[in-house]
Amino acid sequence: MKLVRKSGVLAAIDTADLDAAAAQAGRLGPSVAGIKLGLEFYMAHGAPGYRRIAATIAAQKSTLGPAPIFLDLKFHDIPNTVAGAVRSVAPLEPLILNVHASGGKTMMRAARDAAAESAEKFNLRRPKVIGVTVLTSLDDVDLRRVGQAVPARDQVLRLAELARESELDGVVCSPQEITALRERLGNDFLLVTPGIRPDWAATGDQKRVMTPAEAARAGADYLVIGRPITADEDPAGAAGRIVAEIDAA
Ligand SMILES: O=C(O)c1cc(=O)[nH]c(=O)n1[C@@H]1O[C@H](COP(=O)(O)O)[C@@H](O)[C@H]1O
Repeated sequence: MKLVRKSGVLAAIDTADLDAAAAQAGRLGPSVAGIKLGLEFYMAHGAPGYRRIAATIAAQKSTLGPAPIFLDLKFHDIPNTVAGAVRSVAPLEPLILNVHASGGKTMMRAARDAAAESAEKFNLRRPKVIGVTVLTSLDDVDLRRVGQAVPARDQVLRLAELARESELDGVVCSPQEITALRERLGNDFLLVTPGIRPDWAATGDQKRVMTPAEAARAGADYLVIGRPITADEDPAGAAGRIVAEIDAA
């Protein structure tokens, strides 16, 4: 039996303008699977800003339970500090949280345990904790410049295996690594892929990219897509075109 996986779009709202972020979340909510909030937004508005966006999405989706938000803060520190950071954001009940997989196994385990313990203690949804492998803005030349001789694809596989050994729920990778990761780690491991560029969008600072259709066909669980949606003059229309491309794939 062929596995049919439906890839969801997480729209990355990267802005420090709270009203603009709330307006975009409201407009995009109905057409996408969820919203991604990252460093630019969270450094400016923190937990209160997060709650405002979550309330906007909840009003739009009229579904029960916490809003589908990927809180992308890419924690990277010693295990004790990362565990504390996870505990600090757990009350927000994000759908997904991430840490850098290169922080190592003990750190990833500490993040996972802190998420599970907080959820249990306060009776909250446990966020899925995933590991960032190799940033999609880096290619093999960039990696060699920072002293890493291993090609991006091999490094992604290595860090994804480490993330699974650490009992994380999945990884952030580029869509170019999905096929290799599915072969190595199977279907029961969350693959979240930024580095998505429709044919009609500028690549910008992303290097390891694929189109939405290619990433969906390869088997991504979530496609994280920012500027192709948010920089479009009609963001909801751009999101709609992308979702249609995925559905057709
Ligand atoms: O963890 C992430 O979300 C992430 C990891 C990665 O390797 N590459 C990457 O682009 N991201 C995030 O995904 C989003 C991509 O945005 P666009 O390049 O505008 O589509 C940004 O918010 C990045 O911070």
